[in-house]
Amino acid sequence: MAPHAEVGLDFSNGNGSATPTANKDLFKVNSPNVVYTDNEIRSKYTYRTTLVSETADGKFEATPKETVYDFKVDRKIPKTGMMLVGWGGNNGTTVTAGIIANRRGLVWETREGPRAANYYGSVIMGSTVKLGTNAKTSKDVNIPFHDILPMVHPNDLVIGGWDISGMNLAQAMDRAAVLEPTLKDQVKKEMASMVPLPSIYYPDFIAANQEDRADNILEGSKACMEHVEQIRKDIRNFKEANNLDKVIVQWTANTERFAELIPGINDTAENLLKAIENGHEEVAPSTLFAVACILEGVPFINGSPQNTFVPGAIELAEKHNAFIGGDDFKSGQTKMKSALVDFLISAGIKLTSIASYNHLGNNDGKNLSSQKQFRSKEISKSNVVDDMVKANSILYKKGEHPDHTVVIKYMPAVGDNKRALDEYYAEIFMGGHQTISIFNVCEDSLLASPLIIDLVVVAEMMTRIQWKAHSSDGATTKDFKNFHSVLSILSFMLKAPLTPPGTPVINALAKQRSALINIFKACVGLEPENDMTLEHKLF
Ligand SMILES: NC(=O)c1ccc[n+]([C@@H]2O[C@H](COP(=O)([O-])OP(=O)(O)OC[C@H]3O[C@@H](n4cnc5c(N)ncnc54)[C@H](O)[C@@H]3O)[C@@H](O)[C@H]2O)c1
Ligand SMILES: O=P([O-])([O-])O[C@@H]1[C@@H](O)[C@H](O)[C@@H](O)[C@H](O)[C@@H]1O
Repeated sequence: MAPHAEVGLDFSNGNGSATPTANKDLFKVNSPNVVYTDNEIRSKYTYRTTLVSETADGKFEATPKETVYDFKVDRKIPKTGMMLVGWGGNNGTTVTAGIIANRRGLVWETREGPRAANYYGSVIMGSTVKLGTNAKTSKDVNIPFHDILPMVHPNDLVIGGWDISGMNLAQAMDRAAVLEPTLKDQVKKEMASMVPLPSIYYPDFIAANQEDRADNILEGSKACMEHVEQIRKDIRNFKEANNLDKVIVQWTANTERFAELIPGINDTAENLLKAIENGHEEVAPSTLFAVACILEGVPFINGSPQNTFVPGAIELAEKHNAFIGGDDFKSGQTKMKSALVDFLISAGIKLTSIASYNHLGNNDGKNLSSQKQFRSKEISKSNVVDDMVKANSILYKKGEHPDHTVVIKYMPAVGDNKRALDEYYAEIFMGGHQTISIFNVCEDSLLASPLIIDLVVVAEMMTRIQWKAHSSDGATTKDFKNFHSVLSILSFMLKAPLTPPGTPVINALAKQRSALINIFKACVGLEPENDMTLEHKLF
């Protein structure tokens, strides 16, 4: 291993990839508030916020508030399975091949020369976080995000899943046309042995143009408890066959149309279960999978934009203390949008319009060429600016917001290499304007696959973190609890972050990453990163 540089640790391992070597304990926290045992990390953390109240004369009073939490982290890294709904799709085949390639340290020839397996684009595996400053030199010490807590390594994930298409993963990888032949040749034998389980197919929920793939489906074309029980059985069988401790399920199947929210049908947990028993046509396959996972106690994440988590599904998750997360992977065009809008508005520049066009030629684009499925995506791609706009009452009057248009066109010729063309138009000082025009070629599945990994790794980590709060008199609540069922901590990877009912949706990319990092740092008793660097200013 190359010597550790002061500013960061050098993780290059000689083949040009920056894949850090998984290190059981890269650091230990030296604090009376943090206790390590063989099985757990226990920390006492003071959470500092500011409560603001309005005064009679319309001003504000700001009162600092401290809440002390105990966190408990299970240090045992479980043998974990990742089951993908839509496993035979572009994302499913690409993430599977990518993990195999990383596990085996593959190198393959391309026109630009040899390329080595890596996890670029994964915030967990490809980014670093500031642990602190060097006690002697005061320089920043940055470590791999993956090492902040005892997380599963993606190389160790056991992968399975379902698809309405029965193609084995090698054939499906060819159909996806995402990866270089020289890489595919090295993984195709292993992938040919992977065959998706038959899945639930209710034709009305995805584009009619998907019907020719549907040769691997369960009997029945609308919701029923038999489908729920079959998915639960599939999960149990997969877990047993692979001797797994944990399974995480993700939806990376086609985008469904929105399900109508109907009182008495999907508004409560009880009504949703009844609707499934009665075969109600408004219960989508993705909601069936969510219900099956909740009942099986397996985290379920929705990587697509449809409203899988109808109110009844959220209530069911809360009742069963099960984890859910979503919606819609935030891969290229929208990730850029959430960063750019944050930069413009937080710089006091009045963004007045966003024209967000793209064309792509993969099967996802084909499915989205159908209006009802496009509408699901249009919503998730449009709402991503709302929180940033609402937070700036100087630039925007109440209810005022930038014009925002989303266009997606299906152009088979470009395949998975989506062309995103965006124009951001803004008002600047004294009547001026700023026009930002972006041409962004997103190789969609190569951008989305690392997010699938991050979502699984973070969701699994959350199953091993519990908390309890100290009341003002110092007593603590009796037992440790899980985080709320709706994992809003996953928002950095998602376009339309699902949050616990009644809580705010944060889309600003920097805030999302900061929340993820600082919650994980709190679990080992470390202060949130505040970038004040007073040590470099007050001397
Ligand atoms: N790749 C990206 O950049 C990106 C970003 C955000 C969201 N997404 C979403 O991820 C999903 C997958 O994207 P993709 O490019 O892999 O699409 P894809 O069309 O290549 O793959 C989807 C797969 O799901 C299968 N499928 C459809 N209905 C199913 C069901 N009920 N059960 C099981 N399998 C089913 C299809 O046969 C197909 O193999 C899409 O909904 C897309 O909108 C993708
Ligand atoms: O790049 P991004 O905005 O995150 O999102 C992508 C869209 O631009 C694309 O049109 C769609 O087909 C993909 O599923 C994905 O949603």
